[in-house]
Formats: sequence, structure tokens, C-alpha cells
Amino acid sequence: MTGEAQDRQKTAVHFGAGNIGRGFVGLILHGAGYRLVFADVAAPLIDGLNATPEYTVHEVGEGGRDHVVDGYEAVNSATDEAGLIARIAAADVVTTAVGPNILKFVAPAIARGLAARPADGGRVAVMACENAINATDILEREVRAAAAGEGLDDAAVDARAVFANTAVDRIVPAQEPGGLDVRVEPYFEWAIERGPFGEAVPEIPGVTWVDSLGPYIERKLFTVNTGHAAAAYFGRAAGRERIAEAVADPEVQARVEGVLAETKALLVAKYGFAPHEQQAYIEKILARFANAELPDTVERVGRAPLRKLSRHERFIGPAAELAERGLPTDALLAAVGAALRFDAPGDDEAARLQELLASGEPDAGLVTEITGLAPDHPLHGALVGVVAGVRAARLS
Ligand SMILES: NC(=O)c1ccc[n+]([C@@H]2O[C@H](COP(=O)([O-])OP(=O)(O)OC[C@H]3O[C@@H](n4cnc5c(N)ncnc54)[C@H](O)[C@@H]3O)[C@@H](O)[C@H]2O)c1
Ligand SMILES: O=P(O)(O)OC[C@@H](O)[C@@H](O)[C@H](O)[C@H](O)CO
Repeated sequence: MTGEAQDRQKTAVHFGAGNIGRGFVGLILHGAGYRLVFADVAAPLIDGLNATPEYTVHEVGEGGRDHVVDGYEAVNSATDEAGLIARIAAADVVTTAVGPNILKFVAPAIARGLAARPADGGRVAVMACENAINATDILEREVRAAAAGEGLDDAAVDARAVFANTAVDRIVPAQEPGGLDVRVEPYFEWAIERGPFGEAVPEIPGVTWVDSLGPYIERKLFTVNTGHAAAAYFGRAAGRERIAEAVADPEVQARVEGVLAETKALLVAKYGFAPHEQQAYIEKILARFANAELPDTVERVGRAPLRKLSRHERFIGPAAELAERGLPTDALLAAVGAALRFDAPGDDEAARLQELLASGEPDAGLVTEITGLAPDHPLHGALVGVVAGVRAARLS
């Protein structure tokens, strides 16, 4: 390696300069010495980042500190594809935090960036940082399909990229419009699977490298996100606006605890987590939800209810497995009922959900359409009862 190459600053292209992008993934990569390139389709955000030399991540709550992020640039991925491809071609890391359903839209630019990369230029680490099980696998499939269209077969992709699944955990609420600073909770965890990197694991202080991500991501999704969504939906039903207010309501708190007791039973049975350790994890998470300095809302946390009610997500995923094992699901079913009632201005999925409930589609068909569960699944009948109850309440 030449001295010039040794001195070259590593670069990271991060898709999605939103809450988690600026407040977590970008912050960690900046702290690891990467020069950041934010890619986003929101023109005001990109212009703001390019016009401002630094922004501050404010950790709020006990032990919180401020961190300055600087030395970045921002690319509008909707209008400057050539600039984006050139940066991906030279990047050491590509990350995303755009939402699981958006991964298919960012994959073509990543594929073109790989095609523009020399075969002997080293492998770029591609990691999706989304709330979904194995989100990088979803992205990888899309990138490989798009790469084939660019003349890159699987071996050519393997020579240029390494794909690793991750689990990201930090609560980052919606921010004041127009600003770049981000308020976040002090806690974070970024777990990345080590295996795909072989001997060449990137140096990213703060990351937890794990041999098997499955237990981490399921424990995170089925505890943090199941509990969070339950707090949002039960909280909304109780007239609360903020998550901290929702969990300060003893009835909401008890319902959330009931939900987490059920997912705990699954996680203990499936992965062998020690019950007292899982309980400690739950207590820590409930304390995080109660952080009154975090302006997090039930609308943000409840957003996109159809995604949250889908087959492998935070409610149906654990409830289906519990039902298959003959274990209780009553609290999760109650949370599904609250989720079905969720509506919020500007949330397309909430509007579509309410349309579906108002439609003439039979309850059983609607359960399958929303949750992906076949009629012969052991949870299906109970969900039909939940949908029927929600529909009856809409008419009364
Ligand atoms: N906020 C949190 O607490 C948190 C924590 C862990 C994980 N996550 C996950 O991180 C992801 C992002 O969440 P967020 O809260 O940061 O959302 P966000 O809405 O704040 O940010 C998403 C960003 O993606 C951008 N975007 C949309 N389409 C794009 C495209 N085609 N190309 C490039 N950029 C695009 C949007 O303009 C926006 O700036 C989600 O998967 C979420 O589940 C969020
Ligand atoms: O981002 P979503 O819509 O999948 O879920 C909403 C919140 O539960 C989520 O963003 C949490 O704040 C986050 O996952 C904490 O790590």
C-alpha cells in the first residue's frame, strides 16, 4: 500500500440523512474517522447540510452529552446520480437508514457505484440500518438484481462488496423542521454480524460485532419495537401525545408490560436468554421510553401501521410463534386491536388501514391480507375476532 493510500481518509456514503442517519449512524461513522457523504432525496435537507459546516447531536436525559459532526458533504440522490455513483465507487462503507420499504429504490445507485468500482479496489461494506430482520439481505438481493443489469455477475459483486446485517437501537424522535441538530437519547447499540468480513472487520468504535445476529435483532425488534409500538397504540387510544406521557399512565404501562411478558416468554424459549437478564433488558427499555426529555410522539412511533402489522414484524412475528408453541398471546392481540384503530394525518398506511377496515372484505380475508397469516395458522382465528371487534366498535 502506498503512503498516499495509507493516508487516505476512509469514506462512508450514508443513504437517508434523517433522524437515525444524522443522529446515530452518521455520528458513529464520523467518530470512527470516516468522511461522511449523506445521500437523500429531500432537497432542503441536502442544501442545508451543504450550507452548514457542522451540526450537533444532543443526547438528552441522564448522562447525555453533545457531539459535533463535521467534515461531511451531501448529495441529492434524486438529481445527482453521477455524483452519487462516483462517491459509492470510492467508498469504504455504504449504509442506509431510509426505511425497509425504500431499500429497493436505493439499490440501483449502489449497483451502478459497484460497476464503476475497479475489481481490485477493495470491498465496500454495505449495511442496511433499518428496523427489519435481516434488512441487508433485502438490500443485497435488490443490489445483485440491479448489478446484473449493469453487467456484474455475483462473483463481480463479491469482488467489490461485502454485505452484513445489522441491528440498530437508539431512540431518535422527529426533529424541529428546518434544523440539522438532532436530539437523541444517550443509549445506543449497533450490532453487526462479523462473519461476512472474515479477517477484515472494519474499525468502528462503538459497534458490537456478533457471530450470530438473529438473537440480537429479534430481541431488539420484539422487545424495544414491540413495546414501543404497544406504548404508541395504547397511548393513542388513551389520548396521549408523547411516548413518555403514555408510559406514565399506569394502565398503558401495565398493558405494555403484559405485551413484553409475552415476547419475553418467546425469546426465553427460542434463544435461551436467561429470564432475569431479559427482565433487566425490559426494565431498561421501559426507563428509556419514560425519558421525559425526549420529545417522542405516539404518531412517530405508531407510523406505518400496515408495515408494523405485517407477517414478520413486531406484533404478528412473535404472536405467531407463541401461538405455534401454544403460549399465551392475549396482550399482543390487544395491542394489535389498538394498532388497527390507529389513524394519523399524513400517514398513508394508517389511511389505507382505515379504508380496509371500512371495506366489505370479510374479516378472515382481511386478517390474511394485513398479517400475511394463512387461515389455518393457529393465530388466525383469534385475529379474526380482533378485527371483528374493531369493526363493530367503528360502527357503534
Ligand atoms: N428514529 C429512530 O428512533 C430509529 C431507530 C432505529 C432504527 N430506525 C430505522 O431507521 C430508518 C430511518 O428512520 P428515521 O427515523 O431516521 O426516519 P426519517 O424519516 O427521519 O429519515 C429517513 C430519511 O430517508 C430519506 N429518504 C427517503 N427515500 C429516500 C431515497 N430513495 N433515497 C435516499 N434517501 C431517502 C428521507 O428523505 C429521510 O430524510 C427506519 O428503517 C427506522 O425504522 C429508526
Ligand atoms: O422506526 P419504526 O417505524 O420501525 O419504529 C418506530 C420506533 O419504534 C423506532 O424508530 C425506535 O425509536 C427505534 O427502533 C429505537 O431503536
